[in-house]
Amino acid sequence: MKMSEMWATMGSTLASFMFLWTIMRQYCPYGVQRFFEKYTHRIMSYFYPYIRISFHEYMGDRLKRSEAYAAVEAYLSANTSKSAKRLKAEMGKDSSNLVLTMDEYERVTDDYDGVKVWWVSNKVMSPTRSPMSYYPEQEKRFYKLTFHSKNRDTITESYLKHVMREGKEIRLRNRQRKLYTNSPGYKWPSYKQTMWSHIVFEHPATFDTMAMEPEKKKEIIEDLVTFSKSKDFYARIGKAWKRGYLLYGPPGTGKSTMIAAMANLLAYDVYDLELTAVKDNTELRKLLIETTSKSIIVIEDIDCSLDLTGQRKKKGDKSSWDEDEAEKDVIGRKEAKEEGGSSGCSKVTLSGLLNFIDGIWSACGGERLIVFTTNYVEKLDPALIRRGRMDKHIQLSYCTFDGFKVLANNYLKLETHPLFDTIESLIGEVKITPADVAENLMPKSPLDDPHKCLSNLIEALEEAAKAEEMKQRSSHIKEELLQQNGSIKENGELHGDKAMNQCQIWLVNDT
Ligand SMILES: Nc1ncnc2c1ncn2[C@@H]1O[C@H](COP(=O)(O)OP(=O)(O)OP(=O)(O)O)[C@@H](O)[C@H]1O
Repeated sequence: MKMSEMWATMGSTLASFMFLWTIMRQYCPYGVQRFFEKYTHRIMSYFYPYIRISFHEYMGDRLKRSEAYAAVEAYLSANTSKSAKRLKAEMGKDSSNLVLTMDEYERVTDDYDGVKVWWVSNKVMSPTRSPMSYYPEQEKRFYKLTFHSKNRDTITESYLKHVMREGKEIRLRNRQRKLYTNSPGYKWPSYKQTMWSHIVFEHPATFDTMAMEPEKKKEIIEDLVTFSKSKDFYARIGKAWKRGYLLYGPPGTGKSTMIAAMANLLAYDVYDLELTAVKDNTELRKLLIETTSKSIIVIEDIDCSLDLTGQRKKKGDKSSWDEDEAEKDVIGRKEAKEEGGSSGCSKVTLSGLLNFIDGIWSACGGERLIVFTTNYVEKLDPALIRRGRMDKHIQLSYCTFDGFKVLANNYLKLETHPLFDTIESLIGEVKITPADVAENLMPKSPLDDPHKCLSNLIEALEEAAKAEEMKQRSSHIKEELLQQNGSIKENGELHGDKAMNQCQIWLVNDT
């Protein structure tokens, strides 16, 4: 047979085959079609040097989306959306940005260690189960991975693991994060599966918007990022992949804000654990076992949540703040917690909490931070905050000029202003919290321009400076009065208002 005849015969055979195939697809029952497809594929596979793997969106009963499909989808949207020509755009979970994924029937290539693979996104319509079925035809989506059979080992042993790992990480990064709370005073019904209730976590704080010294900020960020990448390191040294942070400092210096910034930096969930609402150590254990990895477990105002006052008295420590003010603040916070919590009937003990940190905590999965906050670090039992339990102690303090500049940029979009010099000289002399600075920088009416806001702050700083001066002068007078009476006691039992009262009594007696 001549070459031209051979081509003509082959062409007409193919045309007949295509015609028959089209007729068959239209008129043959679905079962018969599947039968032909199955055997055609088998025959083809003898001559075809490529291997295909499919990742279906739903397996079996369509109840649960396949994890593998979701991981491939995330991997491809991050790695191949630049090379794909037809893309699908969907709103991201936080409704703030568009997520691009390959459109149906699109094909992209990927390169892994010099091995080329092809991904195709596909969908088929599955037939309805019965003509009376309520549901219309269902779309079955799947990704198909094709590679040369000579690369079988590389793909199955290494590339697929890489796709799954990266895909899962991307999904975790993009997931909608949650803020969990153990609702105070709430009784969990027996059918309820979890002891935590949650809402979407959408706090806008980041380290960029935090007012603190740049070097300190950098150090904390590096510490957190190093922790989050240290899975293998922790496994090698045989330690649980956990890290404890103690945040301490006066109210309004940004302890809660920093927790939100940490969660946003690492894309972690936050578990806000209200200890006063936890009945006993057993309940504490159950709550903690339910937490998931990639999370921050927060216990705020730890000094008010556990009864540590007895130990403090024994040690006779001194607060860095005004003693009376501190005492009032602790009592106020304790009362507030008890009102909100289960009326102070919590039997969680210090040893229960320590057991959790050292024992169960280490056994239940990895990648968790635990953060304690306190306004009075001196009141905490050293056992609770020793290194190994609370690995990093971070002091948050009054606003510095560097901190002010961050806030001025956040609130007024100002990097410099003629009034900055006045603020710099005042802020170094007074104790003002970032919360107070922020409040003063906030425009109070639509007419308040940056100049007005900065002037408000200068006024507040001047007032604070005056108050500071008055305080110093009065304590100086008190000291002088005490010395004049020659009765100052070396152990410092008399001080503050008590000393003033005593001086007045002495003065009255003397006269
Ligand atoms: N360092 C900071 N950087 C930026 N904003 C801050 C900072 N500190 C405080 N703020 C502002 O002040 C508000 C109160 O701060 P935050 O609740 O974080 O303080 P806190 O130290 O946790 O106080 P408390 O001890 O009373 O709980 C925040 O909403 C934030 O706007």
